Amino acid sequence: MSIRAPFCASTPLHSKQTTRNYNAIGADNFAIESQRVSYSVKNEMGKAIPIIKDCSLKIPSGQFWMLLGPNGCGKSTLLKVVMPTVEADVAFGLGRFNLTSDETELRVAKALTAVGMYDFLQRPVQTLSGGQKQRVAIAGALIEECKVLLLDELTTFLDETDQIGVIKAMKNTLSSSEDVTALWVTHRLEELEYADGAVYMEDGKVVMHGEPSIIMDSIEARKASYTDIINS
Ligand SMILES: Nc1ncnc2c1ncn2[C@@H]1O[C@H](COP(=O)(O)OP(=O)(O)OP(=O)(O)O)[C@@H](O)[C@H]1O
Repeated sequence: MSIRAPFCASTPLHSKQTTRNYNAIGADNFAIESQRVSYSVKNEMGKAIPIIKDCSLKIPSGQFWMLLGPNGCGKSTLLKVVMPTVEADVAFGLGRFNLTSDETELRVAKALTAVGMYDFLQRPVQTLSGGQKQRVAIAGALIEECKVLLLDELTTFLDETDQIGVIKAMKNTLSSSEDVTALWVTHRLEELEYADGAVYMEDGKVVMHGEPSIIMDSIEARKASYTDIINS
């Protein structure tokens, strides 16, 4: 199953019956396509239990379709298998550039390597942790070769490991591409140690601008009011 993106191939369906049905739709541009998708889970004895069995469908672009069926027939599971892989998700933004698939593949690999997510190329995005998803989001921004990244609270809901993983991925990205600049909005003071510089605002004004360590010291000195400000 695939969401339309540069990596999704469109090939004819195998079933005559379904082919007739699709022709009746009269569409030639599909946003979602699955071809003979099967999915099994293993039970505690290690035996494969089939859940999705040879499902083919096509959803025309720009239309509102519904997926129906009795409880437990596999709707939600099929939808999860629809979810784009990391590769397709990152490549999505390249659709408008008219690149060859080799160029697309190269750019995806470069962006995912920069954020330490290349090994997750074929994983559905929804199976990733919060931090991994954020790293994939950064790769998605990088792949368009943006020179300026404006990143708003990317680590807010992450646990400490994911938080540090995302920041390190960002640092790594910036050090491997000299002309990319990032402005990272955060309320987590501990992230300042990874910054080259910082800007501190209060009440709509820039109060301090410069060395992270100096800004950190100054914020620490008035920590109580800072905590009040960010909690208000
Ligand atoms: N990880 C899993 N392990 C074992 N069985 C699973 C797993 N995921 C789904 N199933 C089983 O697969 C079948 C399909 O589940 P799914 O949730 O996709 O159905 P559904 O059509 O969305 O159901 P409903 O309409 O009740 O939401 C169910 O019998 C469910 O118990």
